[in-house]
Amino acid sequence: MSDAVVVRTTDLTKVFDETVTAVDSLNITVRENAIIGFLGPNGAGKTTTIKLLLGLQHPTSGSASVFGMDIGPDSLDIRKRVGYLAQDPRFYDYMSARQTLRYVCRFFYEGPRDMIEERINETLDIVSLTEVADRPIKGFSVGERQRLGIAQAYIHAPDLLILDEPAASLDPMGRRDVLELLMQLRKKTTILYSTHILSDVQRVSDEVIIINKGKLVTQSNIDRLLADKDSSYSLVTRGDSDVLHDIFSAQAWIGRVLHNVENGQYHWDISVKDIEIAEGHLLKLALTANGVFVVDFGRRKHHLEEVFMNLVEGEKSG
Ligand SMILES: Nc1ncnc2c1ncn2[C@@H]1O[C@H](COP(=O)(O)OP(=O)(O)OP(=O)(O)O)[C@@H](O)[C@H]1O
Repeated sequence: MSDAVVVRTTDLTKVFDETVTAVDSLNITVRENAIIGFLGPNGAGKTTTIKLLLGLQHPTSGSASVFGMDIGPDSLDIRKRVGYLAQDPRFYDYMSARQTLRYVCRFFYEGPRDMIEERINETLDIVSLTEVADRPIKGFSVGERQRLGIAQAYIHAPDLLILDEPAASLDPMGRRDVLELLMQLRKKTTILYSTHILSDVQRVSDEVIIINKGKLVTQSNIDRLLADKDSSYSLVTRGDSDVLHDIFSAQAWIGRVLHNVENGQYHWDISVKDIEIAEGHLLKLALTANGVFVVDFGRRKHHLEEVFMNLVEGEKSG
């Protein structure tokens, strides 16, 4: 990722019908060569934000720039440098994938005309549609349609790809193909994509932007977001384990101690305030307690899903 800013929004706001605030004073930044997961619950304002960036809708107030150009007056120039996959891409079903890409090239491809067929072949190859390139789209699987959608967004070699739910409604294999494709494309372009599938985001993105009710909840590097939360341990014991509760609670470096008992095994969730002390002492405390047998011990790995839920739920109650 470089420091060059590709997208910047400043207090971007969109109100529909004077009553629905879909995007509310949003400030986000997308840097060059980043791959960013754009997250939020249903109705959070992701699609509206994307449409504002593309000039397909107009802000009620605030502003945004893409490649330093204003989304209002410069939207046509912005579109030349951006590839966009809509949430529900539509195609002419009687056309083949190759004909569809030729058709899109008429609008967006600005390179030499004699290079068009080469560019189409190259793009079909990237999205693994070469073999079905000349069949009508109406026979395409959902995964093939989605990859064609990405191909039509990418055909003019855009500097920024904006994909609205590229992996929605795909089976695990289709999702894997799309994720692999994104990883490949990110070497050549910046990618902002919205999704509900948090495990995918954790696998392929460097950053996340989370919004809720049109407002920014957080924009953060994923590792940092997860590391901040990564201070709890899981421990499984059997034997006279009740005693551990008092032992753990007596330590100043231990915070919350939770446990439940299943089939005679105690499953502990212990959050710690000082990881260094915990690394040296926590397991020892359990091992040296009378009548307690340790079955399993480890640092709890946090998943984006959990962090996302906490952040969005926190907003609700806050
Ligand atoms: N054209 C419109 N007219 C009125 N309200 C709209 C319009 N477009 C969106 N909204 C409202 O704005 C809010 C944000 O919608 P948006 O589609 O941007 O959310 P989203 O995060 O993309 O949701 P999802 O994940 O369900 O696709 C919703 O309350 C929606 O009903």
